[in-house]
Amino acid sequence: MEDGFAASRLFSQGYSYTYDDVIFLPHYIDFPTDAVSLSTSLSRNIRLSIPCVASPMDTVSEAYMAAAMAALGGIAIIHSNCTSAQQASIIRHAKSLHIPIAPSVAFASSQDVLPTAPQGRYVFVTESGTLPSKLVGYVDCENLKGEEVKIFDYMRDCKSVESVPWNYDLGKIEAILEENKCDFVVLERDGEVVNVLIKEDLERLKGYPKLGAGTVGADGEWMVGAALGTRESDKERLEHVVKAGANVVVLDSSQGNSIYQIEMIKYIKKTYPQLDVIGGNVVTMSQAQNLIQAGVDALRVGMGSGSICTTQEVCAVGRGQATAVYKVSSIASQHGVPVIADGGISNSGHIVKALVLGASTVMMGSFLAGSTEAPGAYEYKNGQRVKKYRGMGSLEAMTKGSDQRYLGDTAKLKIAQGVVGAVADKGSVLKFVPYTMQAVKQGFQDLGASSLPLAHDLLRSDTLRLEVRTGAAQVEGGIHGLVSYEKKSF
Ligand SMILES: NC(=O)C1=CN([C@@H]2O[C@H](COP(=O)(O)OP(=O)(O)OC[C@H]3O[C@@H](n4cnc5c(N)ncnc54)[C@H](O)[C@@H]3O)[C@@H](O)[C@H]2O)C=CC1
Ligand SMILES: O=c1[nH]c(=O)c2[nH+]cn([C@@H]3O[C@H](COP(=O)(O)O)[C@@H](O)[C@H]3O)c2[nH]1
Ligand SMILES: [K+]
Repeated sequence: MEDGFAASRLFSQGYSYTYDDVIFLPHYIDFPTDAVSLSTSLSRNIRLSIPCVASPMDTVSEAYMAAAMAALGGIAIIHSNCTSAQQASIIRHAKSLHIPIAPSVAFASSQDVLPTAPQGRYVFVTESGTLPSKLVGYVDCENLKGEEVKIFDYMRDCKSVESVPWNYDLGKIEAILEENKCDFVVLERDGEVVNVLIKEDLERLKGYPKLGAGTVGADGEWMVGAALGTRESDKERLEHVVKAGANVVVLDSSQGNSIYQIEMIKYIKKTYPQLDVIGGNVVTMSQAQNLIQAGVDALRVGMGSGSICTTQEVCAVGRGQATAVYKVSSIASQHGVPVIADGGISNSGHIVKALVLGASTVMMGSFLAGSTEAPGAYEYKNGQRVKKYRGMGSLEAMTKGSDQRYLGDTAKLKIAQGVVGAVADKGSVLKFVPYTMQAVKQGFQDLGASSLPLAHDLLRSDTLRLEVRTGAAQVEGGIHGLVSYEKKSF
């Protein structure tokens, strides 16, 4: 009985398919959802308990995202759209967030004016105006909201502030809050504040799904990745991020099959043989082959598939993401090189498709950018609470205090390959990522695959069957024909 198509046949017909174009035919269930394991490899030597990676973008991955993703069992790659010293400081900060909470307070320096709409009741004043830094004092904004006052005039000193070491656990911190009848406690490492824990935030944390095995390195701290370019100056950046404890590096490029990247891979492998290097981006088998030969420990796949990407429009190159993931994975798997499906993920179904088509992890930008842990403050747009999200190839990102990559080229004409936008508030990744993973497990169960390696076996043995959806089938597969509805996933 032949029904549907094997991936090998479906993806060799001359079409570039993306996730929404294809659909899997269900298989046979002989295990419960909870028996599905999503544990996986990011790269040759890094194991994750969930297949999720936060993209190296300056509106996605900084310290709080990195700590939360690692606590969930995934990982974040810290962007490089800043000086190498700043990138190193973000990595150290992420590793110091033992309790992975993005606090609902603002940080400022004493010379600043109080924000008219602070994020919470307190504004903490530090020497640098951000974290990590030395604490100077704090402002209780309870009766000041909406007023434009100088922080210096309303600041209380830190005599009454409870401070504890950065690696205290939740139980100890709660006991301290209780004992001292205070609203918050400040966490310090090497004389600098690394986080402020507010009572309400801790309560919120307790309401989230229980955390499983986090992604922890040999030093007992969160594993964190770092993005790099392929310029000469990136060798110095590499040294900075390695010193800061980066556990893996990503060579961040839209077209990774270049002499620059191949030389950089060889340089890194020679200089730091123990450090995993992720190459990319690639979308074809021959691009992948070159980087595998150069020695990459994982490949990042996707060109123009991202929600903010205009590369296919501007440069006429790229590939539908389902085809790209399938094709690159089919060669990478022969060499034991894990694939990261990067870009174009907007729901749990896309994650299932990416993983089952051969990827070991998915890298996400827009899916995570509206979270509490993403950098930047929430704003209101047409009554909706949103956060800014922008492409790293957008004009705004390219000109932001950055970048050797582009400012070194001031004589050249800059062409954007990305846009600046906003995404809706999604709450904490500590809540919505576990729910998303539960949905992914249900997809795996329907396919009769209780793990990623088993799903890949089904794919490569042609047991897994799939089809292309027509336009009408895609409409049918979505919500349709209703006058109105409310969509709540969990
Ligand atoms: N995944 C995707 O589809 C895309 C991603 N992006 C993102 O935008 C950012 C910038 O990407 P790209 O512009 O591709 O960065 P890139 O650094 O790879 O390339 C920028 C330019 O510099 C050149 N270059 C790199 N190393 C060089 C060296 N050592 N000597 C001389 N020239 C060199 C490249 O050939 C290219 O023309 C990244 O964060 C990337 O992830 C941008 C476009 C598409
Ligand atoms: O063409 C592009 N121009 C850009 O400015 C840009 N910035 C990021 N990226 C890539 O998009 C991925 C995130 O995509 P999503 O938002 O769909 O998750 C990221 O992980 C990147 O691979 C870009 N691509
Ligand atoms: K796109």
